[in-house]
Formats: sequence, C-alpha cells, structure tokens
Amino acid sequence: MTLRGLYAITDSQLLSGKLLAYVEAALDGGLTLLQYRDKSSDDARRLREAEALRDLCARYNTRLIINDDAELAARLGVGVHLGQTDGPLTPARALLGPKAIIGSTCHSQIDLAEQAAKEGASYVAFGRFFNSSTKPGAPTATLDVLDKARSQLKLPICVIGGITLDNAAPLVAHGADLLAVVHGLFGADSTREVTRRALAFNQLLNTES
Ligand SMILES: Cc1ncc(COP(=O)(O)OP(=O)(O)O)c(N)n1
Ligand SMILES: Cc1nc(C(=O)O)sc1CCOP(=O)(O)O
Ligand SMILES: [Mg+2]
Repeated sequence: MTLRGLYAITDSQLLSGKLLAYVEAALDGGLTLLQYRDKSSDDARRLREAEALRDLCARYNTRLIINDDAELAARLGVGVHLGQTDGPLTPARALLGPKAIIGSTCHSQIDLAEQAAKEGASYVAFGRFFNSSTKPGAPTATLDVLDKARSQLKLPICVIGGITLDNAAPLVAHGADLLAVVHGLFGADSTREVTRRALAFNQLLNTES
C-alpha cells in the first residue's frame, strides 16, 4: 500500500462547532488520511462524530484513522493510531485485520520504529519537529532521525508536530511520506482557507519528492 500525502488530524477544541465543515474543506483540497483525535471521555460524542467522519471520508475515498482507540476503530471498520502508552500493536492488528492502517508513534527513536514494523504497523510517526500549540510537551525530533529512518526503514514515514506550509519542505526533502498536521491546516479562519492550505501542502509534497 502506498501511503504518501497530507494526513489531517482533528482537534476537538479547534474544530468545535465546525468539525464536518472544516474536514470537508480539507478533503476538497486532498487528504491521504484523516485522523479523528478527541482526547475527551465523551464516548457517545466520539462514536457519533467518528461515524460521521467515516461516511464523509468514504465519499472522498480517504481512509479514516481513530486515535488511541482500537475498539472504536474495529467497530467502525477503520484504522487506528497508537502511541507508546495506547496498547500493543500485535493485538490491534489481530483485531483490525491485515488491510487496516495502523500507525505507531515513535518520537525520535528508530528502535521503536523497527519494533513497530515487526509488530505490524503500516506507518511509523516521528515528531515533534517544531513547536506545537496542540501538543506542546511532545518529545522533540530532528531531521537526523528522518535521514536514519529513510535509510533503515521500509515503512512509510509520517512526521508530526508544528508543521505548517512555511516549514514543511525540509521534512519532505528528508524523506517524509506523510505530513500529519492539526493547526497548520485547521487553524484557519474559513473553510476556503483550509482548502487552500490542503492544496498547497499537496503541491509541496509533489514538488519536493
Ligand atoms: C500521526 C500521529 N503521530 C503521532 C501521534 C501522537 O500519538 P500519541 O503519542 O499517542 O499522543 P496522542 O495523540 O494520543 O495525544 C498521533 N496522534 N498521530
Ligand atoms: C498529536 C501530536 N503528536 C505529536 C508527537 O510529536 O507525537 S505532536 C502532535 C500535535 C500535532 O498538532 P500540530 O500540527 O497542531 O502541532
Ligand atoms: Mg495516543
């Protein structure tokens, strides 16, 4: 499976009251993956919103990924992203089946990525590369790890953390396949601007490789 492109991630505060409109605007500009990320414990809302996003993504032929929650992903028949404390990958792969997309947070550690590959991850995520208002305390990563990852790993490489149109080019030049973005995409004043940014991210991915 080729996984390359813009990977939009939702944020419940940033997208409060405009989740579907802003996600559809991003889809209009082109998304390879969409991650539903809601850190609240409102299970009913999470199910409702995730179902709506699954149906929306299906219209655009974009794969939906649920953050943290393999059970919810299984219920909806979509993929999951798991961090280092979100449970093991092997049972998640068994639960979701061979075709599901499963992502793994590896911070800046190649050994974590090699382990994730062995346990059935579909892509590995490194970050954070820049200051992030969404997750300010995430451990940092540098371009060196991206170079190592590119030369040592066969899986698609995702980068995350403070990525914007102004700082993404070096990440692509150093081998990133997936640009995972929250604020740099959705922190916009209008749906039109979200679509413009998504189109521009895609252009950047196509010209830098
Ligand atoms: C694509 C992608 N990469 C990294 C993360 C971070 O996952 P995690 O470390 O589990 O942190 P939370 O997002 O759960 O706060 C991610 N969600 N997506
Ligand atoms: C959810 C998340 N994980 C990170 C990591 O480094 O693992 S950084 C991050 C936040 C990404 O949002 P923004 O694009 O607004 O910085
Ligand atoms: Mg997590």
